[in-house]
Amino acid sequence: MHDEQPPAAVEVRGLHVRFGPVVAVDGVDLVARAGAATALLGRNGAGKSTTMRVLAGVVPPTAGEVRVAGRDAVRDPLGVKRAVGYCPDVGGLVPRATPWEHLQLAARLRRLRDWEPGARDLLERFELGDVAHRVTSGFSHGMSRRLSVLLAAFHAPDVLLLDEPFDGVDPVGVEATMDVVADARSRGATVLLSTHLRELAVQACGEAVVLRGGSRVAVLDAAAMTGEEGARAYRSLLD
Ligand SMILES: Nc1ncnc2c1ncn2[C@@H]1O[C@H](COP(=O)(O)OP(=O)(O)OP(=O)(O)O)[C@@H](O)[C@H]1O
Repeated sequence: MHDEQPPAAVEVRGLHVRFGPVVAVDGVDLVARAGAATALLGRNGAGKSTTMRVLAGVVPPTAGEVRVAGRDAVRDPLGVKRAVGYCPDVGGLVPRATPWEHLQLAARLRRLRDWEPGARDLLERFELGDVAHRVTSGFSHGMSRRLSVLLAAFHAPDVLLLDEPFDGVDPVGVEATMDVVADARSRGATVLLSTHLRELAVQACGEAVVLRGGSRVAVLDAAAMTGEEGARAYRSLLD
């Protein structure tokens, strides 16, 4: 039979992650296809960031199968790191470097050519053009978040991983992030986005995976989470 669905860029089966005695992820399955955006939702400590770190190739799975952009996260974590654009939930910026220096470094590491016009455009879209040559140590939380999203998207990765991209971000930053998600989808990339903000998740993503205590408790169409009824349905999944 002919498979009409776009290829799966992210395939996770039976993912477990332990940190000593702590079970952070306890048997998560996840499939995300080319051109799709999926929200990861759940309460504090549900396992969202740990799942994202595994998908980014920065935390190894304790057990399970994880393929990202055709690479195996256990056997080829470096290949996974190269294929994704990852905005971590915290950190990731060099305090003594400017946004432009971050972009220069990323371009050099990834051997990008003619990257400057695209970089300038992104800086303008995220309203970071005026501070492009200021060190990031003085940045506000929201400015740092905006720069982290911008850097994740900069090299047009096959898989874009945004962990809490809206946290503390103003409406301009939210809009720029929505644009980056839409652009990624339209060029056939896959987006995973973790957030506590249900309404923004619904706006950005077609589907939501709800985690609780390290396990997947639901996969929902974003449409099923809209309005008051959607809010109630979502809330009932959290506890
Ligand atoms: N490096 C670590 N060492 C020990 N425990 C960890 C580590 N990282 C995560 N955990 C634990 O794993 C569990 C899941 O954490 P995780 O950060 O993945 O949750 P989250 O859903 O992203 O939460 P939040 O919404 O608060 O960001 C928590 O109990 C957390 O304390």
